[in-house]
Parts: sequence; structure tokens; C-alpha cells
Amino acid sequence: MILTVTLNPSVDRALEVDALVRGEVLRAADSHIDPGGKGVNVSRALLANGVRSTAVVPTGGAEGEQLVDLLNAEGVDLLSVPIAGRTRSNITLAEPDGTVTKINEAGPVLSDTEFAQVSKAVLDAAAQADWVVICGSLPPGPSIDAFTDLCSRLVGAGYRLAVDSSGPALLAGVAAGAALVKPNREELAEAVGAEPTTLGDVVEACRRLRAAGAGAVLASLGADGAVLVDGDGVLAGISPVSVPRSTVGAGDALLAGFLAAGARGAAALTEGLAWGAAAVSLPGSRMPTPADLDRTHVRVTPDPDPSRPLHS
Ligand SMILES: Nc1ncnc2c1ncn2[C@@H]1O[C@H](COP(=O)(O)OP(=O)(O)OP(=O)(O)O)[C@@H](O)[C@H]1O
Ligand SMILES: O=P(O)(O)OC[C@@]1(O)O[C@H](CO)[C@@H](O)[C@@H]1O
Repeated sequence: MILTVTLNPSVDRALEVDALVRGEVLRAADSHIDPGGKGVNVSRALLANGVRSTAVVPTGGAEGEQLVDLLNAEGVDLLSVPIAGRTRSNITLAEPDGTVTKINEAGPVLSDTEFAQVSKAVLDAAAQADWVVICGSLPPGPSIDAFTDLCSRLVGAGYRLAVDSSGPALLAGVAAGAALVKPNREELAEAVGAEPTTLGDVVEACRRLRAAGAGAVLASLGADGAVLVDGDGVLAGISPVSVPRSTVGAGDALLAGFLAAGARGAAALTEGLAWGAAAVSLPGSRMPTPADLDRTHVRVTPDPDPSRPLHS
């Protein structure tokens, strides 16, 4: 079982517009409402592909009730922790060429007591888990020290921790010794203080995060695919998508597929890339099902060409 933790979940509303024009009344060609948050999406993708997962989410207000209803409707095994604040709503504006503009609320303040309740739910459920996967932004409230303490307690108890977050939370997961971190290109650049322009830059940045404590680094690179740097060495892969529809949740699907396939080696990276590419071809933050997956176009190579440039 893979336990996901989303400290700042969301109700995701995606609106498809012909073109994003500021100051105008735009008519949405289509719209979608999905349960959201990075860990929630990992659980949704795993469930859709027959892998057991439990999602821990703080929920509050009418939006929190809506999130629980949406997750129950998808059959997601849920550990929801009631909070006083209101679960946030995040907006995606998607254009026909695949351009996505996202407006994410900060989310509700999580009190020290509420964070302690969420942490207890995580630590209690972790005993049944093969992985504990903490994903997404921190809500207002919990300090980075409190987050670091949760990560350290999980690692110290011998659980395999994966962290997909940004800024100080990503670095906290690295320092705590997470078995796996999943930064995207921007998060990797922020973590090491340098903008990668080639595959070699990405590998070097991943190696720096491993030296700082991470066991493995799965760096997602958008249309440039993903790079895995772990104790076995370096793998790089791409998953071409002819017409991207919505990249929202693609990184969550990549992580879910990678974990579902054992979180190690070319087969796991191939699976993650297939899930990520499938998610990009779906609207909103829809997670792929087995029928959406096509592994035939995924290419994974060991020791990739370090001079290969990344899309600008
Ligand atoms: N335009 C694209 N074409 C092909 N594959 C893509 C594209 N965008 C994303 N992907 C696939 O999805 C994976 C994750 O994408 P990305 O690096 O954007 O993750 P992310 O920023 O974490 O996404 P999110 O935060 O929305 O989940 C990539 O590694 C790649 O396999
Ligand atoms: O604000 P965060 O936590 O960084 O990101 C939240 C979010 O954008 O991430 C998911 C896509 O990865 C969406 O479901 C959700 O709206």
C-alpha cells in the first residue's frame, strides 16, 4: 500500500478556453472539477491502475466536504482529518495548444494542533505502507521545522519516504534522508541555485541533492521527459506527446507510475513516463487509466548524453 499525504489539498476546477484574454468575459468550451493536490493525484492514479493507496488529507468547509465527496466517488481510500479552515479551490485555465495557466489559493491555516493530528494519522497509517509519499505545498501554519520533524520521524522509523514539494519543504525532505524526491525542473533549479540548460546540468543537480541526503532523485522535465539518479547510476527518458491537453498532474502521474513499478531501474522510469505522458493527454487533472497508457513511445537510456540541451 502506498500512503500519500497532501497537507494542502484542493478542489481543482479546470476551464478550457480558446484563448486567454485579460479583461474579457471568456466562455469556457469545457470544464472539469477534480479532487486535487499532488498526493491526492498520486493516490488517484494508483487507484485507477489497480494499486492500493490511502490518501491522508486535512479537509474543512464546504470545499472540504466537496473534496471528500469527489474522492469517495472515485473510490479513493481516505483518511480525512477535519480542520477549522476552508479547503482551497485551484483554477486551471487550459488553451487548445496545451498552455495551462494555474491560479492556486494559499490554502487554509493549519494550526499546530491540526498539524499534529495529521502527523499522528500519517505515523499511525505508515506502519501498513510500502511508501509514504508527501506531496505538494505546505499550507499556511506549519513551520518548516515541524515539517522536517515529520519527515525525520518517518525516516527514523524505517519507512520509505518520498517527497514531491518545492523550496524549503523539498530541502527538508532531502535533509531528512528521504528515499526519493521528485522535483520538477524549476524546483530542481531552486534547490541547487542554478538553472539547468542541459541534461548534464540536471544530472549534476540531482547528484547534489543525493549528496545532501536524498536516496534517489527523479527529476521531471516536462516535454524533456525525466531523469533518475540513484545508487544504480543515471537513467534518462522521454515520452513524446503529440497534442498536450493539460499538464496539470503530469508529475503526480509520473511519480505514481514510477512507484507502482518498483521505484527503481529502467522499467520503473518507463512506467512513470508512460503515466505522465498519458496524464498530459487528458483534460484537467484527470489521472490515466490502463486504457490511456502507451509505453511504445517511451525511450529510456542509461548514461544519457550530458550535452543534450533542454527545451528553453
Ligand atoms: N509537453 C509534454 N510532452 C510530453 N510529456 C510531458 C509534457 N509535459 C509533461 N510531460 C510528462 O509528464 C512528466 C511530468 O511533467 P512535469 O515535469 O511538468 O511535472 P510537474 O511540473 O511536477 O507537473 P505537475 O506539478 O503539474 O504534476 C514529464 O516527466 C513528462 O514525462
Ligand atoms: O499548490 P501545490 O500544492 O504546489 O499544487 C497544487 C496543484 O496545482 O498540484 C496538482 C497538480 O500537480 C493540482 O491537483 C493542484 O491544484
